[in-house]
Amino acid sequence: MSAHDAQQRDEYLNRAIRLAVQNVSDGGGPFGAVVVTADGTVHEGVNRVTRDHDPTAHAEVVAIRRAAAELRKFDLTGSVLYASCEPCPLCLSATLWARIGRVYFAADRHGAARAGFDDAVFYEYFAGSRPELLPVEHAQLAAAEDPFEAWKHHTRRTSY
Ligand SMILES: Nc1nc2[nH]cnc2c(=O)[nH]1
Repeated sequence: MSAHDAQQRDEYLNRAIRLAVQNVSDGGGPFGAVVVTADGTVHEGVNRVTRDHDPTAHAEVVAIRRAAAELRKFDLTGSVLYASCEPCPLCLSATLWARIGRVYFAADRHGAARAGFDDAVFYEYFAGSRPELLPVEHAQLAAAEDPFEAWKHHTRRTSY
C-alpha cells in the first residue's frame, strides 16, 4: 500500500472512530462506519440498535443500507468499508451480500468484548466452538424446494 493510500485509509478510519464517539454522546452504541463507493462518494453509519429497536442496526449495516439507498443499487461492487471496530459476523455477511470488495477496521473483537459486546463470542459460534448458543435444525419438508423451482422458472427475475 502506498503512503497516500495508507493516509486515505487512516482518514476514513478516523472518521468512523469520530462517528462512534459522537454516537455514544448521542445515546447509541460505540460503533461507526463509512462506505466509500466506486464513484468516490462517502456514506456514513452509526450503531442505531437501541434507538431504532433494531438488533440488526449495526454501524456497518446502517452505512451499507445508506450507500445502497443513495446509489439506488443493491450491488456495491468496488466499494470499501471502513469500520471503527472489526465487523461482527452480521456485518461481514451484509458486506459480502453487498459485494463490497475490501474492509479496514480499527479496534478489534477483543476490544469490543472488553466493552461488554458479544462480537468475539459470536465469532466462536461461527467457528463451531459454541454450538449451544443457537441450535439450528434442518426439517425435511416435501415443499422445501418449491421457492427455488419458482425462482428458476421465473423468466424476469432480478438476480443478486
Ligand atoms: N462491528 C460492530 N460490532 C458491534 N457489536 C455490537 N454492535 C456493533 C456494531 O455496530 N458494529
